[in-house]
Amino acid sequence: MTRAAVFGSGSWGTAFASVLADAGCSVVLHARRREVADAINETHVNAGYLPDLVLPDSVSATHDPASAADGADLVVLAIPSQSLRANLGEWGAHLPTGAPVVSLMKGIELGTGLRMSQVIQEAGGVEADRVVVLSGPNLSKEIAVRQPAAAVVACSAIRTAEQVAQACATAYFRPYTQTDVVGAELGGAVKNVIALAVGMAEGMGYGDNTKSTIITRGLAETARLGAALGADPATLMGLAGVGDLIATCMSPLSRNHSFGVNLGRGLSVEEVVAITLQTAEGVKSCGPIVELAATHGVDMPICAGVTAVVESRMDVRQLGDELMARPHKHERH
Ligand SMILES: NC(=O)c1ccc[n+]([C@@H]2O[C@H](COP(=O)([O-])OP(=O)(O)OC[C@H]3O[C@@H](n4cnc5c(N)ncnc54)[C@H](O)[C@@H]3O)[C@@H](O)[C@H]2O)c1
Ligand SMILES: O=P(O)(O)OC[C@H](O)CO
Repeated sequence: MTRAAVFGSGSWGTAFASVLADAGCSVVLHARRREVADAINETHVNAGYLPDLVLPDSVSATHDPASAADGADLVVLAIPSQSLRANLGEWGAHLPTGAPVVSLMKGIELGTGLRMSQVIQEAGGVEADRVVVLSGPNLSKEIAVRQPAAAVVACSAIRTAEQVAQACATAYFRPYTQTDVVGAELGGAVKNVIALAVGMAEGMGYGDNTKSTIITRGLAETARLGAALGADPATLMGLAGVGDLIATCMSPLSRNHSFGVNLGRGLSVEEVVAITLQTAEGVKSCGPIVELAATHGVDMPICAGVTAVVESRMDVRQLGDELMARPHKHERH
């Protein structure tokens, strides 16, 4: 039986622990707070994040990173992107050598512009052929109630991707393997920023034409950045690109989408941050994405506008006007 260690007991870490258990793994979930680990062991429920999910018996929890990692055949990381480096610094030394390390995270690091797989290599000392990215249209609340969904499992070493895919495949969760790590990660990170923009439009009262326009032009921005960074364009047309973009931009379950809606309704960034209890990765990743784009000479006007709103340099009502007033051009440019 595969023994999996899942670091991060928030929404996705908890839901994915359940997927792994349903796929036949024995899972240890690491929680930062001892009381969360104790409550999960006593009740089989992570009440703060997914109160309706009763975790299978093969999921247990611990507050101790060393015992979470001990003997793991597979390590899964589901923590906020901006705290990954610090966390690896704290407990990265406990990670077993040789086991695949799977990133469920969808962000870009502030200050470095690095993707999460790069941070895992750099700060965790994990070789590239052991670093795996799992991404796709995977809203945790839907996965937790076992609604059918699919994801991409990407690793430079296809055998490792296949091993991880096998470990998480269930009747309701269908993994597809990939070797395009860059494309899988970019699709996941940029869609959060586009979902913020779509949410803003929705909050301002705009309808489906506007939202569809933002989604499609957002995909064009993602594709341009992907081309500059060496992603396979086909990946961005797949589950980790278009698939996740649609789910996140259209669903009220998305934290990024909801964050944008609240901004569009006129709340300040500080007010929305105060009422957002879970991680909305796009809020911190938009800046690094725009910097990455600038470094590579890529035009990303929606992402740049979202960043200006999030950094309180632009009023949300200005964003649409500015985007609509840009010079007319060929659709493919
Ligand atoms: N929730 C989803 O539907 C979903 C789906 C796919 C991918 N993701 C991605 O998974 C990652 C985790 O998201 P989530 O939804 O589980 O977030 P979450 O906010 O639900 O949970 C985050 C977890 O990290 C912990 N945490 C917070 N700050 C921390 C710190 N400084 N150090 C260590 N741990 C810390 C929290 O206690 C919590 O257990 C994100 O990158 C997100 O984009 C989420
Ligand atoms: O709730 P969000 O906005 O972080 O989106 C969740 C997932 O990434 C959807 O695939």
